[in-house]
Amino acid sequence: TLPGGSEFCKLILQSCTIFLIYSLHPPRSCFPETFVFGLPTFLLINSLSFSLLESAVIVPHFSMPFPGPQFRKGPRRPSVHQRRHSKGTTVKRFAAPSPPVFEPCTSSISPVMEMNNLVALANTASMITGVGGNGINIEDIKRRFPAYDFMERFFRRWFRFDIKSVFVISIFMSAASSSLRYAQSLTSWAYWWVVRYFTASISIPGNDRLNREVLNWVGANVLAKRNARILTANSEKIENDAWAYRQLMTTTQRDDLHHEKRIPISYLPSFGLTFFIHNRNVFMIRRASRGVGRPSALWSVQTPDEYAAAPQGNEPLVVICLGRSVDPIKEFFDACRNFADKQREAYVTVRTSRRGYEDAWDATILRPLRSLDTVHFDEDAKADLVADIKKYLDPQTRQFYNQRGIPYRRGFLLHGPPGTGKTSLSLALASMFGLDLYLLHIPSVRGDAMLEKLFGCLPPRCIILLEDIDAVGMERRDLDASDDEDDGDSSEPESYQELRRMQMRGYGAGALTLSGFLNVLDGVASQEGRIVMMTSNFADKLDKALIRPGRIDRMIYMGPISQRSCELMFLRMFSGSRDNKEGTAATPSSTEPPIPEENMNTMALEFSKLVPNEVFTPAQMQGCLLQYRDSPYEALANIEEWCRKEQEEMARKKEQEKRRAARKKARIERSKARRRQQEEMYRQQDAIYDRQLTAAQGKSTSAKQDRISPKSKAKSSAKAATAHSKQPNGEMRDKKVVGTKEGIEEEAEETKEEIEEKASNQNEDLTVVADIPLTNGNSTTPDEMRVVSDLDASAGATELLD
Ligand SMILES: Nc1ncnc2c1ncn2[C@@H]1O[C@H](COP(=O)(O)OP(=O)(O)OP(=O)(O)O)[C@@H](O)[C@H]1O
Repeated sequence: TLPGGSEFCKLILQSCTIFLIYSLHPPRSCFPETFVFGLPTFLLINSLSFSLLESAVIVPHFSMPFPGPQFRKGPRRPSVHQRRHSKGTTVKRFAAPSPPVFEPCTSSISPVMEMNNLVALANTASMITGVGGNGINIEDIKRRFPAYDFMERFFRRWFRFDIKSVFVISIFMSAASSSLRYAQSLTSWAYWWVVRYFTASISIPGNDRLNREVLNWVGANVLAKRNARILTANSEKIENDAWAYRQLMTTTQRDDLHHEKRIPISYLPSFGLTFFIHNRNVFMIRRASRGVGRPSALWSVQTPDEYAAAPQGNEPLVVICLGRSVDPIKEFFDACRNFADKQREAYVTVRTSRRGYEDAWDATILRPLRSLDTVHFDEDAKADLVADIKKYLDPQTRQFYNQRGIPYRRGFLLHGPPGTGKTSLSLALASMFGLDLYLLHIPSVRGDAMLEKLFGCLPPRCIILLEDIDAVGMERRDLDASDDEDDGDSSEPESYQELRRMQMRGYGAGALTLSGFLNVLDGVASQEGRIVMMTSNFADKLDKALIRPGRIDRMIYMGPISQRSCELMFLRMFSGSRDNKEGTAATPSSTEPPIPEENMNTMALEFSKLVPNEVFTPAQMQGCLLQYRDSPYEALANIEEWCRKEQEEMARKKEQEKRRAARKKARIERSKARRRQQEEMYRQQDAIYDRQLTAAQGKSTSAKQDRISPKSKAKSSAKAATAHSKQPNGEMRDKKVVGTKEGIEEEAEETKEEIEEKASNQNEDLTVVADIPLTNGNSTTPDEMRVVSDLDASAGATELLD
């Protein structure tokens, strides 16, 4: 029981103050320290509360259970006088005091006893927890602080405050907080003891695919059903498989109007523990953070991670199961994988290396399955390829390879012009054989080490698609080319030249060497069992070492579209879905009535006959059909016109490319001629100097010195001029070092041509009206200025020598 409202308030205030003092100090600070620092604060608040509450009693009145029966003075026995008086006898003036009677009591005990109990309790607690050594009592304090009595009297008199209460409460609070900590560590120890001896656990690294599959399972089967309160949401880019799968699920479930505009939000488990029951086993999944929560300075409590940050998707997982066997966890993993496979049934998983995480396959794209029928190329080649892969994937084939010591690998090269279906074929094969497709764009690989790591992470059965392998060893080829400029193949297509230019600027596969690439393909450390599909637009440029059997076992040419393929593509584009009634074909979005299948076949045949055989790429043809996708009649009516225009455009581009190639060839020729001329000039000059030197040999040493010095100077400046005009790609730049006038005129001519070409590219009627004033020496462009200064240098040198 508490004696009164004011006392209760005071008690609360006092407790709060002491708690505050404890919070501001280290948890295990010793009692005197807390006392010294906390006393002024305590006194201030206490006197404030005192004056506010106008109370004289400071000692708190705790109601504490007292061990054993307690007694207090009972009601007095009636005195003799009272007894007599009640009986009508004489009344005595002074009654003898009667002995006190003690009765069992349940009410509160006296403040002194209360205080003693508190001190005893605090001492016990401090002895257990080690705070305050062997316990502190008031007598101890009196002994340690000689001024204690004085202080006590002082405070009692002037502040009407019992200093003992501070000691007692301080000891109590100190003991209480330490006991709490002790209990906390005891609980955590007990928890980990139980975890260690009564549970089994398996941890999964953050970048492992299983990690995502488990999360995905939990997201779909536990969190969705349970109304979980702590989740992680994502509506941005697809971080990993788990997000991808969840998005897949939510996408199919959503039917709102914003479906196309907004990426659905995905919900997954957050950090911390998630409990669930699977196959009558209790599971806990812990998604560990990487130490995002920071301990708070004031309360020394760690902010739970789920309130401090969101998972990035690469946090490790620990799956814990109640029991002493890991078998249930293994079964659970199987269930997660089956679930993931089921979700992926209608999709093929394409994995690419993630930006910033170059050594791991992380970005996952789920593409709808692509049927092999939708990739049109030579039917026999297609059948052969399918049979080949089927045979390779047969488990007996592996055995056959192993028994005979043949590395179990298979490599295919798909080559041909761009847009002929090389990537599409790889996707269709992955769909057909239920394999994941690992896609790597070779020009963006930064080096052998990265390629090695990526290959090392491949699963045993998959298709790896290496795109544009002609970029491999580009550096070597470039060096060769610069050594011998005759090799500068002016007829190579522009895209290849662009690739080379990129190489020069330091992009892409600069550090990816041919030997590194070959090593990854069939070195000792290379993975076995996977199918390597490589694509190239320039198979003839590939190194012989790369295309030898064992590395590339089969080369498949994907060329321009044949008439038969055109027919099939037409049918694919305009025939209805498989759900339609047999015998009819529907146009996808037109209002036209469905076209009977026979008519459609006839139209397809007609269409294909109007398309020239093997002229256009399948991508071009697909573009044409998409243009008229609402009506097969329109497609048929316009195909001739489309073919004519497309051929004209192709011829124009070809012509342009030819012109550009011829120009480049001429430029190289000119550059060579100039270099030869220059060399000849230097040779003649050297001969003159030598003659002059020989003639001057008889003269004095100083005169000789004077002659040699200008020669060496001239030589070095001439060399500097040559070096300056040499460009980083190893070609001599077309500077007008000799024959200035002709050179400048040539350049003007080229500039004119380029402008005209650009104008014709843009289909603009631009006419070059201004003649560039280049024939006089006062050139205007910075380039020309540099030419002039180069000329000045060599001219100055010659003058000096003369
Ligand atoms: N043989 C084909 N059959 C059906 N469609 C094709 C074929 N070739 C290309 N396409 C279509 O053209 C587009 C481009 O195809 P894809 O990317 O596979 O060509 P690619 O040869 O890999 O091109 P690149 O060499 O530029 O990478 C795709 O939309 C694809 O559907």
